[in-house]
Amino acid sequence: MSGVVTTATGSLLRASHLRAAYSGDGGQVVAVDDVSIDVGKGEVLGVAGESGCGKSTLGAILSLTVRPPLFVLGGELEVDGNQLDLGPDRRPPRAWRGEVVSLLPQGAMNSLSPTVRIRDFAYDVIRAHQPGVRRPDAIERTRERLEQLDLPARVLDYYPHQLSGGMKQRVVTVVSTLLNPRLLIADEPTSALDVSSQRILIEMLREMLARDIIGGVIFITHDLPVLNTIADRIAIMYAGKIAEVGTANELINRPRHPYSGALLSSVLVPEPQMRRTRVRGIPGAPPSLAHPPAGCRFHPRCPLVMNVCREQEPPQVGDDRHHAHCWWADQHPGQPVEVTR
Ligand SMILES: Nc1ncnc2c1ncn2[C@@H]1O[C@H](COP(=O)(O)OP(=O)(O)OP(=O)(O)O)[C@@H](O)[C@H]1O
Repeated sequence: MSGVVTTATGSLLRASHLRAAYSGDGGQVVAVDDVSIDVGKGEVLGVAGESGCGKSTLGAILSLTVRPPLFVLGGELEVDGNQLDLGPDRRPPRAWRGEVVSLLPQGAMNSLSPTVRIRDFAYDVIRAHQPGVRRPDAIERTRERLEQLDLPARVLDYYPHQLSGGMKQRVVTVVSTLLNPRLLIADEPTSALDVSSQRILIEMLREMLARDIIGGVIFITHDLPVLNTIADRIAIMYAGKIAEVGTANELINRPRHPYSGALLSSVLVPEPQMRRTRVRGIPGAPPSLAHPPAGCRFHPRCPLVMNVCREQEPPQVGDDRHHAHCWWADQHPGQPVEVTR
């Protein structure tokens, strides 16, 4: 792969200082601003946050699918030991897409062409990466993969409308990972599914990790209860930045950032019955990313706001395993914020 330096590393993904902006008549909107995240081998990192906080933009950067009007301003990626500098003038190596990183975009199952059978869809996907592949070989590979994951091979003969929503999403996921990408970025893969189909898809992703079909997953969603069932670690985004990252258990039970606390208060009800009930909203609305507030971007909505929050960017508090970008956390070492459940 041209332009790629290989190093030994224990982690699957290290993404550092990612920045990307949409450019338009009104100027630049920086939708992902100095975001750094890690994913371990075999791990599922959940990315959550309110609509418009930059989750899909982060997914586009990580999957190397950025297209105008979105532009990457800077950052570095290291996936499975392969390093890549990102930036406005850098073209990512073609071989990365599909093989190193693969995106399961939002609404993927509904973008299947109604007149193309699943076997031809799979052939097209493989052929896009391996132009010399023979059609029967591509179809056979897909058949083997479906059977490996206990899905019926007869779906190869079906048109999309002949599949249920849950089966369509599973098939699209299988086809998106036929090249065994090291990192799968799944953008809201369960949001259109009923609870039972969500569970089956999550089990299938776990099976794909166990068989090393994929090396790790970034699971983007606005739905924290879903993350509680699949994520090993969770990153909470707010207004283009990471507010907090921690193990799923710590983040849900001992959040350190007031925004994580507010998000958990707004969508979760206590164990043992996690329900998708919205019990309390977060007052106010996220800021316009064209004109984000000074200091901490959450300060206008924060119940624990202090003067320093209005003026200075918050420091990163904590360690690699669990940290928050927050002045309150800085001044209250080790203390979780309150969650009203
Ligand atoms: N095509 C676009 N042109 C200009 N700005 C955009 C465009 N798409 C997104 N944005 C801006 O980027 C921000 C982040 O959008 P993004 O889609 O990444 O958020 P998200 O967290 O994935 O939201 P959702 O949960 O609704 O999908 C938005 O707040 C919006 O201001």
